[in-house]
Amino acid sequence: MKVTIVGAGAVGATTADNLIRRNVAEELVLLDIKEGVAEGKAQDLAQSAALLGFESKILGVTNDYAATANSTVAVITSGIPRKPGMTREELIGTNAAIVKSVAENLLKYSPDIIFVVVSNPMDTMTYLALKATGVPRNRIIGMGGTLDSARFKYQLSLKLNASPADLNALVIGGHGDTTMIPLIKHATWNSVPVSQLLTEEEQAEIVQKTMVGGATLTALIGTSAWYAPGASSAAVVESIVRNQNKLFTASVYLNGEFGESDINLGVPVLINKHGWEKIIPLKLSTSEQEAFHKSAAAVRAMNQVLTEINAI
Ligand SMILES: NC(=O)c1ccc[n+]([C@@H]2O[C@H](COP(=O)([O-])OP(=O)(O)OC[C@H]3O[C@@H](n4cnc5c(N)ncnc54)[C@H](O)[C@@H]3O)[C@@H](O)[C@H]2O)c1
Ligand SMILES: O=C(O)C[C@H](O)C(=O)O
Repeated sequence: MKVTIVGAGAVGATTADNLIRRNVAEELVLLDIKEGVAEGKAQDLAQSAALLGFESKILGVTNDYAATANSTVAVITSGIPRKPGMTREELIGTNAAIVKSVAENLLKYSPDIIFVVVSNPMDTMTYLALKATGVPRNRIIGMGGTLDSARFKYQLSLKLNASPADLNALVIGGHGDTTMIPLIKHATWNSVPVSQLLTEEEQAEIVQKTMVGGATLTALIGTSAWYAPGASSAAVVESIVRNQNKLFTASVYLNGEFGESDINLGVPVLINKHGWEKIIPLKLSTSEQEAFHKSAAAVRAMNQVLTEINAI
């Protein structure tokens, strides 16, 4: 199978690195708008084959969409990242035009393609990709909740001194500093509810640190993160390519599910060769449902900006 990554920057290249190490794609195409960048990163990655023992064929191209033809999946990581002190939402003015043209170009050469949208503000960029391409909703997956849930498990693991792999924890809602909803009352340590092991103060601290996980790293690094984002994007792609039926939180178009419509927002979904196949129902408490509607209102306000800037 062929996988394309558009945007051979930090997240795109790290996604590629994760995919080739696990031989997920027979063919991997890296595409970037900056002359030579994708070609160079593709060569650099390919030169690790002798050491890592993978067979994926890697091609780097500058803006040549014909090279992406017949891809099964495309990961969209093109666009600018935020700088310290910024929100993801501030990126919309630059990234909307990029994501729209990238999604349209990819569809021309791969009519059955499944999109994994990473560029920020991710929920709005996923909604834009859906509106711009008109493909069935199951073929557009926004990657954010997978990463946020991994960060949630990281914070829980520190407090519980647990292996992150033993933790089950989901973040739903928007992929924003104030819109994400780490579901701490549903989180378990190998089936033991973490709420039985942590004080209310400890739980609140974990939730807060999870929500600002991206901003914390941006402040430390000077630009946004790429290792866990790359690993998360690759995990979603792998579940599609290998038809793994993994359950991830992803930003998908809601048609009444969780009480919301005409919006892309993070909910638990089953991911396989169809893209996201179904939304997994989850009974939310009154306060969790309220938080979900509040998150939806904030994301909807960002989606409205797309109309104001004539992106849709
Ligand atoms: N959803 C998430 O969980 C998540 C996680 C991390 C980063 N992000 C977002 O992903 C995006 C990329 O982050 P990064 O750190 O890799 O940035 P980066 O600057 O390292 O890479 C972005 C790449 O996109 C390329 N690009 C720009 N316009 C393009 C176009 N029209 N066509 C093709 N390529 C184009 C640039 O040349 C650059 O190489 C940012 O918007 C960031 O906010 C999202
Ligand atoms: O924080 C960011 O701006 C990038 C990304 O959305 C992240 O969560 O790491």
